[in-house]
Amino acid sequence: MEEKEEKSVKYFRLSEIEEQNSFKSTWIIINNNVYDVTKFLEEHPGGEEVLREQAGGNATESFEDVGHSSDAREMAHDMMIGELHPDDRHKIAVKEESYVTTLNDEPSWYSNLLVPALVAAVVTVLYRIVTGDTRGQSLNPGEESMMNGLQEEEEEEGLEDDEDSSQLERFMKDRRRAKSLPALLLGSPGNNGPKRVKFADSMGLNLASVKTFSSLEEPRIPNKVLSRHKSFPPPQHDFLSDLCQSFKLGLDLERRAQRLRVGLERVTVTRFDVRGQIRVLCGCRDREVGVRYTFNSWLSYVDAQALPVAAADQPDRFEFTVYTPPFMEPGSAVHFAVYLRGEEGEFWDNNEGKNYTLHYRSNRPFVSAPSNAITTL
Ligand code: HEM
Repeated sequence: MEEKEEKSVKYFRLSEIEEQNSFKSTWIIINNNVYDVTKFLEEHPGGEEVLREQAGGNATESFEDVGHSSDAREMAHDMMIGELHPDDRHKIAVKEESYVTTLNDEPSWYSNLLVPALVAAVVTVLYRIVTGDTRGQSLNPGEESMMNGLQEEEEEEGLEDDEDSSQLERFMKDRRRAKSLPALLLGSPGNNGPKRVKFADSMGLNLASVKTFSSLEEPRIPNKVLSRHKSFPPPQHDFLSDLCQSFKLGLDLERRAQRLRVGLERVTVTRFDVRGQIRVLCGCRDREVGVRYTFNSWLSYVDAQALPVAAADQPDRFEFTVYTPPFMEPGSAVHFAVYLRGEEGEFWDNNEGKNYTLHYRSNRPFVSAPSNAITTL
């Protein structure tokens, strides 16, 4: 063993130290100091093996990583046998002095706070440069993370379109546009930004597209629809206009009115209703004149009050309107009779007990002759 001594300090060459790596002799280097831990192997609280692994070499980093106590460092001081020769110190770990502390060194505010803060700032700047993120500092952390999430999604979509350069260009444009829109801030309560409107069909699914029609765009009716429309049967009133003639009410009215005090004077049928006029012979003031009609053969019926005719010279004449259903089965009928209710009682004109009846034949209603249009009330 070559041993040099300068100023009462023993210096060992690195090659010498490296040879002391057996059970018989175990040396280690910590912070350029040389320790003989041969007798300490079995006593070491951290185990013999960890020291054996460092035998004959530089154990500085391992020793500091454990965070040995002051007691451990004092124990180590007792095992120190010399120092690594200055000419060999460059051969071991280069930066060991920058992070190895001595027994008297304590971590300062500089190493605990300033260094980590500077490192974090540098990493943040580098990240924003790499991602092209030029946002200011105004967004709060929550908004920032959401924006990053959007960018990541967009970047993934863009990667799928790598083969198509035009799509890539469009993607880049959309990406820029998406970054400029504060879209993700819209959902926050109290935000006054523009609202997004979504259209949905009757099942609640999003519509693929929505077309807005202007007043200039009249919908086109297909020709086949128009031709079918023209082939519809003629309006009802063309046929029903024969009703008044078939009743021949003019001759019988005076006799019926004298006898019954009320009589159906005239009936007009249109496409949507049946209108009639009633003649009454009653001088009383409190009187009610009307028509009772049914569409279901008297399973149910309706009383509709008739109103006085507006003409001043016809005080005993009243008008009524019965609105007919738009669709009725062929063979069905409208039955009706007119009435007068006054101080002297209730009076009916029901076509001699047979009622007045309007028959529907095929698709067109027709009015039966007075003789066969009867049902009793
Ligand atoms: C002269 C050198 C050394 C001395 C005097 C020494 C002394 C000690 C002492 C006293 C402890 C108990 C805990 C404490 O007080 O910190 C300990 C624990 C330990 N030492 Fe060392 N040690 C030395 C070198 C090393 C080396 C080079 C390593 C690593 C390769 C190491 C690894 C450990 C481990 C892993 C523990 C256990 C820590 C724990 O359980 O928390 N020691 N050592």
